[in-house]
Amino acid sequence: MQDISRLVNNGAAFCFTTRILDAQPRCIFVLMAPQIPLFSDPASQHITLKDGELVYYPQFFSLPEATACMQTLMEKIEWQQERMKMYGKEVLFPRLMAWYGDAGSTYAFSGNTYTPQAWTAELLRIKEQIEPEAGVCFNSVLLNRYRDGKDSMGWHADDEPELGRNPVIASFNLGATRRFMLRHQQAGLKYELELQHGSLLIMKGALQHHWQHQVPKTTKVSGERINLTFRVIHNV
Ligand SMILES: O=C(O)CCC(=O)C(=O)O
Ligand SMILES: [Fe+2]
Repeated sequence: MQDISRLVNNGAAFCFTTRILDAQPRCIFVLMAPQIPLFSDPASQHITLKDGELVYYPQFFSLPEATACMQTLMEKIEWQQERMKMYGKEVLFPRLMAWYGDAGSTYAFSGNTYTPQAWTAELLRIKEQIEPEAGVCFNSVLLNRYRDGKDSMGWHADDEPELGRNPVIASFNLGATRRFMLRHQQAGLKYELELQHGSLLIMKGALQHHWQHQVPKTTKVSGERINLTFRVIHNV
C-alpha cells in the first residue's frame, strides 16, 4: 500500500474503491493536476507537534449525516465485548469493539488476534470519503463503542508491527464528545482535543512512535460514542 500523502499536498487526489464480482474492494488513487481542486477541502486544523502531526476536521460529516451514520453503525455492526489478559487475569475491555477490513488484514493487540469481517456498505462509504484527506488507501477499520462515560481506552500507541513505520491513522467520531489525550513518551509534553460528533482526526508522521493516547473515563458524559480508526495493515 503506497503512502501518497506528499503528492496529495501538492495537488489534488481522489481515491475510489472498486469491487469486481467477488473480489476484495480495491482502492485506486487518481492524481489530479495541481491547482485544479476537484472537491472543496472541508475545514481542518493542522496541528504540528514535536515528532508527529495531527489534522482535525471538527465537522467532517454534517450533523444530520453523522447522526444517520451513527444509527446505521449501531444497528449493522456486530459489536462484541472482547476479553484481554491483564496481570495474568482475563478481563473484559471497557467498551464494545468490532474489526472490519479486507480479507487477510489480521491484526494482533492486547494478546488477541483479530480477523476482520467483510466491509459493510456504510463502512466503505465512510472510508471513501476519508481516504482523499488521509492520502492513503485503508484496508481495515477498528470500531470502538463507548456505551457511556464509564467506557474508556487506556494509554497506548498504535505502533503494532503490522502498522509499519509512521502509520497514517484516520479516527472518525460519532456521538458523545469525548476527551482525547496525548502524551509524549520522552519529552513530557501533553496535548488534548475534544472529539465531537461528525469529526475526523488524522494522526500521522512519527506520532505513534513517540506519543501515546487515551480516552479517559468521565462522569460528565452519559451518551454513547462510536469511534472508527481506519488503518493500513501490512501483512495482507
Ligand atoms: O476512541 C478513540 O478516540 C481512540 C481510539 C483508539 O485510540 C484506537 O482505536 O486505537
Ligand atoms: Fe489508538
